[in-house]
Amino acid sequence: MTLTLDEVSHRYVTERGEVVHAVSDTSVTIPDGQFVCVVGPSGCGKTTLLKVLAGFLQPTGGGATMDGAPITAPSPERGVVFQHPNLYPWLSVRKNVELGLKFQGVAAGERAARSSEQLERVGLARFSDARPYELSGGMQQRAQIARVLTSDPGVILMDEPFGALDALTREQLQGDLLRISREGGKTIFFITHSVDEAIVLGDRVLVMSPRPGRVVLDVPVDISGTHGRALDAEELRASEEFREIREQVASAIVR
Ligand SMILES: Nc1ncnc2c1ncn2[C@@H]1O[C@H](COP(=O)(O)OP(=O)(O)OP(=O)(O)O)[C@@H](O)[C@H]1O
Repeated sequence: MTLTLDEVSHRYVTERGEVVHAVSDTSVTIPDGQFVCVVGPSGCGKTTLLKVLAGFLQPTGGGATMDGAPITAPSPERGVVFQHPNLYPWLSVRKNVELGLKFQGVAAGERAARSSEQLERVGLARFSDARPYELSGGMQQRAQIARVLTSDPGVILMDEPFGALDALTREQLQGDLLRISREGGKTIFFITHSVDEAIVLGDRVLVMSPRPGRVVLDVPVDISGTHGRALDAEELRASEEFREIREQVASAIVR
C-alpha cells in the first residue's frame, strides 16, 4: 500500500481556546513496502501525522491517501501499534489477539487459525492461554503486534512501540519486526526517539523540525551488504555508512 501525506497541516484548539499549530505543510510519499522511521523533538507533531494516516484525525489542512484513496476513518487495512500494549487483562492472550477479527465478524474457526499463525510468528504460541499480566512487557508488546498482524494490514503505524522496553528486549523486537518487514507486503510508519533505532530499522529516515513540525531531512538508509540479512545490530552500528547517517540525522534534530 502506498501512503501519501499531501500538504498536511494541523492546528489543535485546546479547551481553553488556545491554538496549537502542531504540523505545517508536510508532504511525504511512502511507497508500497517501505519502512519509514520518523524522529524529531518532543511535541513536533509525529503522533499527529500518525493519527492522520490512521484516520483518527482529519487535518485542518491537506490530507492523506492510501493507494490514492483519501483516508477519512480508521480501517483494519492500517494496523496501529502503540507504546503501551492495551491488552484486556480478563482475556487470554489468544482472545486479545483475536479481538480485531471478532469486531470484523470473522468466524471463530478462522479467528483461531489466524491467531495461532501470528502467535507462532511472534514467538508466543506457548503463551496463548496465559493472561496478559502473566507476560513480560516485551511479550505483551509481541501480543499487540500479533493482534495487528492477524488483520493482515497493508500498513502498520507504530508510535514508539519499543520505547518502554529494556535494551535487550528492544533489540529482540527490532529483529522480529525487521523479519516481518522483510517477509514483505507491509508499509511501515514507525515513530521513535532513538536515532540508532531509526537507522537500524528504516529504509528511510524522516527528521521533523520543532513545532509546527515539517520534514527537514529525508534520508535513505542504504547500508551496503546488510539488506535482506538477519539483524546484526553491532555489525551495522560499526559500519562507516551507519555512522555517517547517524551524524547527518542527529545534527538535523533541533531540540
Ligand atoms: N488534542 C490536542 N489538543 C491540543 N494540543 C494537542 C493535542 N494533541 C497534541 N497536541 C499538541 O500538538 C503538538 C504535537 O503533538 P504530537 O503528539 O503530535 O507530538 P509528538 O512529536 O508525537 O510528541 P512526542 O514525541 O512527545 O510524543 C504538541 O505540542 C501537543 O501538545
